[in-house]
Amino acid sequence: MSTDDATEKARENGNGVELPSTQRLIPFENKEHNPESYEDMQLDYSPLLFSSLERYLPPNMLNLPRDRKVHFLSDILTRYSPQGEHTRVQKHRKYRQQILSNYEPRHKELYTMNAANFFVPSFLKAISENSEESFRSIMVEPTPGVYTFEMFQPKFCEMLMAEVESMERWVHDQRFHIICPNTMNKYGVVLDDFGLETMLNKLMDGYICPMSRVFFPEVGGLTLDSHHGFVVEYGVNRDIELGFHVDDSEVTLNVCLGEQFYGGDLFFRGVRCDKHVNTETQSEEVFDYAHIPGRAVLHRGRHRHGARATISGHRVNLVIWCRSSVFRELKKHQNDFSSWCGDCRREKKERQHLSVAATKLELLKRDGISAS
Ligand SMILES: O=C(O)CCC(=O)C(=O)O
Ligand SMILES: [Fe+2]
Repeated sequence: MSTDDATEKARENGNGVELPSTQRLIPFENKEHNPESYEDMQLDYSPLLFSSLERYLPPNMLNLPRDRKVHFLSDILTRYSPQGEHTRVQKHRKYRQQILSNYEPRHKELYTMNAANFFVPSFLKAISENSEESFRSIMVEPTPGVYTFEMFQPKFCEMLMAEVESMERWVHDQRFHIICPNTMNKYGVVLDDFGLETMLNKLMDGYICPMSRVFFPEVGGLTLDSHHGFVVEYGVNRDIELGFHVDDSEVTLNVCLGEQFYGGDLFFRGVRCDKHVNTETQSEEVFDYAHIPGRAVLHRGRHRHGARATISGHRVNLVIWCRSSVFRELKKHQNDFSSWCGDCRREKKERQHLSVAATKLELLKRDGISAS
C-alpha cells in the first residue's frame, strides 16, 4: 500500500494504518513485488542482498527512489551485522561532525534555550505553575488525548523557519546527502543533526515532560529520556500529504511554524497498541485538526494520525518525537491489555461483561437448583 493509498483508505474507513516502518521489515515476502537492481550503485553490502530484501519492505516504501530504500535497508543490515549498532552509531556521529564543522548557523540564538524569547507568556506561566490545572487553563482537548495550546512566539517560528531554509540552502550548495526527517517525510531536516539536539533536549525536559507526566503517565510520559527532533515541509515541490501512521515515539509534540497555506489538516483515528494498530476506527475516535501557526499539538505517539494534502502555499511544522527507554523495555514483557489502547479497553470490557453474565447465569442456575 502506498502512502497515498493508505491515506485514501484512512479517509474511507479509518483503517489501513501504516506503522512508521521505523527500521522494521515486514515478516513475510511480498512475492508480487518486482525488486529493482542495485548493481550500478556503490554499496556497503552485496547489491543482490538489497534486491532480495526489497520484497520485505513495508508496503509504503516499495515505490520510493532507490537511494531511500538503500538507506533504510543499509541501516537494518548494519544493525544485524557483527558490531552493527556500533558501526551505525559511528557512522551517524561522523555524519553529524561533517555538518557541524561546515554549517554556519544563521540564528545562533536558536541553539541555546531562551525560554523568555521562545515561548508565549501564557505557556511560560503554566509551566512555572506546573499543575494539571495550570496546563488545562491554556489548553483545549478537542478529543481525548489530543491537547492543543499556544506555545511559540511568532518571532521564534520565523527564526526557526529561516534557519531551516539556510540549512537547506547549505545542503543544496554543498550537494550534501542528508538523512530525511523520517521514513515517510522526504522534505525537511533533522534538527538534531544540525546542532539543535541540546536545545531540543532542554525543550523536552523542561517543557514537554511536565505536561506528559500529567497527561500521558501510562505510556512513559513520566520517563521521557530521548527524542528525535525534525522539521517537515509540505506544498509545491515538497511533500503534499502524510499517510496514516503511528509515530516512533511515546509522546509527540507537533507545532506549526507557518507559513501561508491551505489544507494540511491532521486527522486522528484513535490510540492503538501494536496488536490493534490496523483495527477499525470507532466514530467517537474521528477527529480532524486544522493547524494554526505557533500552536502546538501534543498527543501519544500511538494515536493514529496522518496529514491531509496541503493544497496551496507552504506549511512548515516542528515535530519532536519523545521516547522513553523504560517504557519500551517494560512493554517487551507485557502481554495482556494495554490500558491506553482503545481496542484493548473494549476487549477488556467485553470480557468483563461476559464474565459477569456467566457468573450471573451460574448463580441463577444454583438458586434454581436449591429452590427446587
Ligand atoms: O504534518 C504534520 O503535521 C504531521 C507530521 C507527523 O505526523 C509526523 O511527522 O509524525
Ligand atoms: Fe506523526
